[in-house]
Amino acid sequence: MVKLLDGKKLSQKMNVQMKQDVAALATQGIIPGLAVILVGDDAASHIYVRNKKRRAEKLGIRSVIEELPVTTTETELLQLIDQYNRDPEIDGILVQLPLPAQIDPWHVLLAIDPHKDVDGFSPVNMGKLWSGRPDVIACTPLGIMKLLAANGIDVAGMDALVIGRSTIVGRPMAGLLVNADATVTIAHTKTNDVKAIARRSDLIVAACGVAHFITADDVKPGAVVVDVGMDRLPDGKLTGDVDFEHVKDVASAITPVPGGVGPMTITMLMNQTIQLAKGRAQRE
Ligand SMILES: NC(=O)C1=CN([C@@H]2O[C@H](COP(=O)(O)OP(=O)(O)OC[C@H]3O[C@@H](n4cnc5c(N)ncnc54)[C@H](OP(=O)(O)O)[C@@H]3O)[C@@H](O)[C@H]2O)C=CC1
Ligand SMILES: Nc1nc(=O)c2c([nH]1)NC[C@@H]1CN(c3ccc(C(=O)N[C@@H](CCC(=O)O)C(=O)O)cc3)C=[N+]21
Ligand SMILES: [Mg+2]
Repeated sequence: MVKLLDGKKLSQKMNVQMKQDVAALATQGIIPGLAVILVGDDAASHIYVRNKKRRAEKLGIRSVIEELPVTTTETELLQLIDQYNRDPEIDGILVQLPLPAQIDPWHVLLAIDPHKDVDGFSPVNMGKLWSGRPDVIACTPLGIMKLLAANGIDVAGMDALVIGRSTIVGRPMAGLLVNADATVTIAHTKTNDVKAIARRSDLIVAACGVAHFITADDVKPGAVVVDVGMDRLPDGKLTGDVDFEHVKDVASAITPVPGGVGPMTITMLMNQTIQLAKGRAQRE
């Protein structure tokens, strides 16, 4: 029987502790503050923004959401980031990726104060992760590690395949896995026969953004399959990078979409915002 890696259930469990943490901060007069900046109209970003607004309200975290037009200039965005860098009531800043073509994401990542970089994407935090000294960690990969651990899955010694090399998922995912003693392959569009690598992997993390890219034929019996994708089928239905209906008969454990990685991403974002607010409480 396949084990369902239920991110919704684990998130609900973690909400209890997070509520207590927020209440403890409130007695010190501190409300965790999160600034979210969304430029343009990426579909997956909109799902994310809607769900985290809801979750922040439930937990008592103050979230400020800036939705900027697709024509926003890099200068305008950098000015807004600078405003939140200096705002003492904002603990975490998150700029949604991808950004429109006129904005260089590297300039944006350099502009975010690493102490407020709740996504862990800034070069300082990414460098710490790859130096084996993680600080603030990218929320999606961190949520995946928590979900695996909570289900008794130890990645040490596993042959792991990460499909995708983005700043949001692929790169930090690979860093976390190697820190946890997995042997990691990172695949991308120039990879020669990713499916052959998938078939010999003990763990597959699919984050390529291609609906049902991984099918049952690509999975070794008993492998663990994590689906990061937030994709649309031709009929408009939300689905993942994995053909869940068939892969579930081959894998030993699998994440559903929705209800797997997505809720954990939000849980990690909330938790890291709370942790950053605790840092503020200590300084004050
Ligand atoms: N559930 C959640 O919490 C989250 C979900 N997502 C979803 O995860 C997916 C990936 O997101 P993100 O990393 O931002 O996407 P990007 O588009 O930034 O990156 C996709 C990566 O996949 C690689 N890739 C694309 N097609 C193939 C292929 N056929 N074979 C091998 N590699 C391929 C690309 O390679 P190359 O570099 O060569 O172009 C690239 O590195 C999306 O569906 C997104 O919506 C994202 C973040 C969080
Ligand atoms: N700087 C930055 N950081 C990100 O972490 C980031 C980003 N930019 N850009 C967009 C992607 C996408 N992403 C999602 C997170 C949660 C859900 C989520 O809540 N998913 C629910 C969906 C349920 C529903 O349909 O509402 C689920 O999987 O169950 C979706 C997508 C984070 N991303
Ligand atoms: Mg079946």
